[in-house]
Amino acid sequence: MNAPVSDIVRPLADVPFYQPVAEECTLFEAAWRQQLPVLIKGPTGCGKTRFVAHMAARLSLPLFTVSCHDDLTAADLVGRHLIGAGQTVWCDGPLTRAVREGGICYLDEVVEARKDTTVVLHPLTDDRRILPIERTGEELVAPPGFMLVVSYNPGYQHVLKTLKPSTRQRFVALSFDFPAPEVELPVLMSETGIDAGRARQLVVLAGQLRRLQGYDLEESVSTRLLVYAAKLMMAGLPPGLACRTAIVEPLSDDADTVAALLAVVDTQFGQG
Ligand SMILES: Nc1ncnc2c1ncn2[C@@H]1O[C@H](COP(=O)(O)OP(=O)(O)OP(=O)(O)O)[C@@H](O)[C@H]1O
Repeated sequence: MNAPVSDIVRPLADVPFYQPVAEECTLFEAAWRQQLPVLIKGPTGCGKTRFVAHMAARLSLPLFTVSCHDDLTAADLVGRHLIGAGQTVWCDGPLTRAVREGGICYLDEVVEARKDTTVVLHPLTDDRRILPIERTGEELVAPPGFMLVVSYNPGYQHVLKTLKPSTRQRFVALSFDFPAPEVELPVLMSETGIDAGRARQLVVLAGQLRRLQGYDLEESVSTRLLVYAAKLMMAGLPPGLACRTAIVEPLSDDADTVAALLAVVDTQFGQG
């Protein structure tokens, strides 16, 4: 049986800052204790990666993060033979390391990965919890600490990629979104040191921008971009310029959309 989580939880001072939104920390911990893999869905920059880093540190688990892309194969996850000095040496990939060390393997944007990755992910994410390594002939049984966490952004509508039901239904799922103002405010203050007044203005601005409709916006302003804007302000830039550089320009290339976003920024910060 696993050690009770409460016995191994680290003091919060030692873990990356994460402001909880709801019950996600409790749910994650419960999933880990029950050896269930977790799927996190949500828009870019809303705190998914920070959440996983926070939970890994809290549970004292090593974390192996992989940013998936359309060339990522099963071998990139599991490992490969490398040739050096006339010898062939086996080199574990991040998934194999996480299994051997009993840690968390976090696959960011998992829908991007090649389809052959399901061959290794499926037996690891059902009750077998095994990782077959074809090249070495090994079959690793995942220790209790091992956990697979994957994320994807269901909002990317132009991307037709999605997870097959047989993959999705191996995970318990947490749905993330941009945090509510009462969560986003302390995030901005804690991440950047900005004062409450300015942080509140940024959060109000975010609300206005997120409600804008009818423009060429695939996704609206993320918490990450708000953090960038606050950082530029902390570096001494006028708020209007900070918001243009950190929020408006990254969001769109379309002149009408940029003008509309800038008009909203002006209502909050003036032309500065
Ligand atoms: N709840 C939160 N607590 C603390 N920081 C947060 C929170 N939500 C967002 N952030 C801040 O937003 C930034 C972006 O979050 P993060 O990198 O976790 O996004 P993400 O959802 O993983 O994005 P992507 O899908 O693009 O990888 C973090 O670096 C952190 O500064």
